[in-house]
Order: sequence, then C-alpha cells, then structure tokens
Amino acid sequence: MSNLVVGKLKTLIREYPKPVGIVVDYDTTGFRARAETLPWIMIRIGLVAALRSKVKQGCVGVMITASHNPGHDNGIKLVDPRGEMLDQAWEVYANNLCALDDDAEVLWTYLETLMIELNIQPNDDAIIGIAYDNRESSPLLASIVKRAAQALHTVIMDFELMTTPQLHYAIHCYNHDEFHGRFNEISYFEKLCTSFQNLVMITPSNRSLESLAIDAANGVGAFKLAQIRRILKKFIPLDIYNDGRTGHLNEKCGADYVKHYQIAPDGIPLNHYSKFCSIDGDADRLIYFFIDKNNHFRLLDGDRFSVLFLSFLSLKLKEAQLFDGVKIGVVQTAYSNQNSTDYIVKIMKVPVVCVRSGVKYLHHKALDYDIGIYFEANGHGTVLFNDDLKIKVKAASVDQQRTEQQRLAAKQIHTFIDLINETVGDAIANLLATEVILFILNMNLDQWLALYDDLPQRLLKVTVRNRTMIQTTDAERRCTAPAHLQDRIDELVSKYPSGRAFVRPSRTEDIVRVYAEAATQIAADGLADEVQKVVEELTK
Ligand SMILES: CC(=O)N[C@H]1[C@@H](OP(=O)(O)O)O[C@H](CO)[C@@H](O)[C@@H]1O
Ligand SMILES: [Mg+2]
Repeated sequence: MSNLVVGKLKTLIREYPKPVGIVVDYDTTGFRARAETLPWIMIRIGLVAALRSKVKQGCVGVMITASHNPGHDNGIKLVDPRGEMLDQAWEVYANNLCALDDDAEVLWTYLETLMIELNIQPNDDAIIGIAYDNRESSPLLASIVKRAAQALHTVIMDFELMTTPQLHYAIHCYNHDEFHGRFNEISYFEKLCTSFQNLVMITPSNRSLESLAIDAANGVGAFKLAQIRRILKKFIPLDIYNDGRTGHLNEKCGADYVKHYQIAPDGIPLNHYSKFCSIDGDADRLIYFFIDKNNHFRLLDGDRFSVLFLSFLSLKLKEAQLFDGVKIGVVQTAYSNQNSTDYIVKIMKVPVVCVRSGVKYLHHKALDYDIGIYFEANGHGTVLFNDDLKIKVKAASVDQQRTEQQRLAAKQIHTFIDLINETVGDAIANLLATEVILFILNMNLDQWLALYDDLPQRLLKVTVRNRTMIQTTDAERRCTAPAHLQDRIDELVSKYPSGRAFVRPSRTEDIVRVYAEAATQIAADGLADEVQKVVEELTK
C-alpha cells in the first residue's frame, strides 16, 4: 500500500510542485489565492478529504471556488458529512500537511502517523463529493484533488458545476438516512420551488408577485437560477442579468461589489424594475436593492434579512399560538449595523449575540436556539430550526383543536422551513424566502427598508506590512495588538456621536479592514479615515 501511495504522490508532486518558501493558512473560507498558485495545495486537501471521510465513515464535500474574488483567483474548502463546514481541528491537519516539505515520503509519514492517531486503516472506505464554480481554473484544480484522494482508495462523486450551498446540501443528503444516499439537482430545485409555490397558494391573497431582477455576478448561480426561473415562471417572473454568458465573474457586479461600494451593479436595467437583488460568485450571499422615488440607490443587506425573517417567523408563531416557549435568537457580527441590533433587541425584544466574522461561527452559535437566525451584514446567512420545533409546528398545522387561522400560520412556518437550506446560507433559497415573506406580509422594499434607519457606515481596506500584527478579542470588536491601537481608537470614537469603530485583519485578503459607524455619513467617513491613519502609523 505505502509504495503505491508514495508512487502516486510522487507523480503528482512532480507535476504540481510546491513553490519554495510559501506559507498558507486554512481558515473559515478554506484556502483562497491566485489560481495558478493553488495546484500543490489541491494535493494536500485531496488527502485530508479522504482521511476525513474514513474517520467519519461518510461522504465529505470538496468545493472549488473563490466566491466573490476576481476570476483569476480560486480556492478550496471542505464540507463535513452533516453538510456543515469542516471541523476546526481538521483545519490544523490541512495546515500541517501544507507546511511539510514537498516530498512524497514526508507526506506519507505524516499521513501514517495521523491514521494511527485517528485509528483508521489506509484502505478503509472513503468517498468524496466534489463540485466547482464556473472559473476557468476549476476543472484542473478539481482533477488534482480527485487524483490525490484516489491515491488513498477514495470513491469520487463528481457533481461538476454547482453552487457552494448546493454542495453542502448534497453532502447532507448523501449522509442522511432519509435520502438513501441520493441527491440530485432536480430534486433540490423541486424542493425549493414546491415549498415556494405552496406558500403562495395557501396564503389568501388576490395579488400576484412582481418581477425581480437578479444580478447573478456572472457566476455559477446564473445557470442554476435559470432552472428555477423555468419551474416558477407562473408564480414569479425572475429576470436574470450578469448571467455569465458575456461578462466577467464578479466584475462590477455581484453581492460583494454592491454591498462594498453601495452602488448598483453594471449590466442591469435600473428603470425597468422596482426590486433587484445580487448574489455572489458561488451563490451563498444575497443582498437586495432598489432605486427610491428620489432616484437614490437603497441597499437591503444581511441585517435586513435577519429583521425580515424574524418579523415573519415571530408573527406566524404568535398567530399559531406557538410563540411562548420557543427560544428564538439572532446571531450577528461586529459589521452589523448598530441600529439593526437595537431594532431586534429593543423593538422586537429578541436577543442578539455577536460572534467573530465567518459564517461557521454564526452557524455554531445559532444552534443554541429553537429558531436561530443568522446573517452577516454582507448577506450570508440562514435560519436553523431544531427538531422539536419542527415537530411542534407540523403537529400544530393539522391540530383540529386549533382555529383555521392558527393552523394556517403553523402550516406557513412548516412550509417555510422546507424552503430554507439549513446546512449553509443559500442565496437562491433566501431569495425565494424573501420574495414569499414580502408577499405574505404584503410589503414592498420601501416598507421593508422603513423598519429602521441604518446608521451611516464606512468600510475601508488598508494595506499594511504584515496584517497579523493586528490581533483582536471580544468577537473582533477590540484590538489587543499592536500596543496602544485600541486606546487610540477609543479616543477617536469618543469624539463622534453614535460612533463605533473597529479594526481586524481580513482572513480572505491580504489587508486590514477598518469599520466605522457614526451619526452622519461625513462623520462615519471621518472616523474611518482617522482610524486608518492610526492603523498605518502603528503597523509601519
Ligand atoms: C467584512 C466582510 O464582509 N468580511 C467577509 C470576508 O471575510 P474577511 O475575513 O473579512 O476577509 O469574507 C468571508 C467569506 O466570504 C465572510 O465570511 C466575511 O464576512
Ligand atoms: Mg460566497
């Protein structure tokens, strides 16, 4: 066995050597970099995926994508058998393998030690499901992962072109008894579309749903949305722009661009619609926007989804007489607008917890609730419902002791749960969920926006010599290094009414992010600029 594996690894290493002196770090988004620098990493991740599958005795997912990064970048991340992100302990193994010398014997020695430690045999069964986005570099990178995993006796399921949330869901299905190891794309779309249609049909109304213009970032989501559009054409007109046929991936379009620059994307006819949304390159982020009557661009970001989904679920729980006794909570990050937090806590009387950025931290915290709603401000998030809650809601929907209105509300929640991808935030599922909530609550985007006013904010990218000089604590809201940085930020913030600012190193780009909020846009910009200067001074 060992000779065979070492032989295969030797061939792979010869084809895709590790550049000298390179150091990489697997974090919440996996590995991400210029595509041409990634092949050697694919070898290591293929091996980690195979071992993870052997340990868990289940199918592990491998997604090749760099999400909202430019088309020349790519990346890789692993999905655990329950459809969730890779267990953090395994990030260490991935990093260790990447740190080793580029030598097949050395890699094999490490793998052998790990297998003994984890009590697995080299020829234990392993299976991985692999998918990629529509970047040019994706098929080659996927082929390297497959070859490395196959060196450790791994069966490969090749899903080819898929969104990140689709892969998470596919892996969940594969490992879940009720799906008998089966997943197919059509059944996933049917699940989403059927729950959407059912929600529209059971809701008494004589209105119809207005067209939605979707900016698909020229990414993989465009191809998938085209299938949803076809199935739902009698229920809602979905018009897809930046559909990947001519434009470049994430270039002046997509959820990250629109959120970051707070402007409309290129390639979408702004005069023809009253509502728009943007998804990102791998379709796990969503944001909405519209042009108001004064011709101003108005953004509805992740915080707004938390508020909208919470409003809908609280209302329906109350109507179904189920609200008391249900533990409902919202998870946010430091990037959430303070006014959204205040609205949820003070007006809606629902607790909010702040965790560090990166969806896996939000997801983990949301599991503490019967209904845990989590969204990053950038539009990545979902809702988690625990099993007891699901049983309670289903029972209430057919309980003849309840009034028709109570049963209907329970049925609306029950059907809504089916529309949500609970494994990870799914832009396509969330877009349908948003549309149906707006329909049920009879709200337009103006009314949704009017629930609260955002505090003006500014987000800056600052290039520094070494971003790891900046260290943080308290859900990344305060700095512990370099010395005096936090005191200087506190001093600046105290000059601004409703001021708030923090600094943290990005985990996906080689930059430091500065965030500032204040009572006016001029003040938020001023605070952000002042904090940027302090960061530059103290990291020289
Ligand atoms: C301010 C911001 O949007 N940060 C994003 C960004 O992480 P950074 O570590 O800030 O680069 O990308 C992550 C992955 O998509 C996402 O989880 C996170 O929220
Ligand atoms: Mg993404």
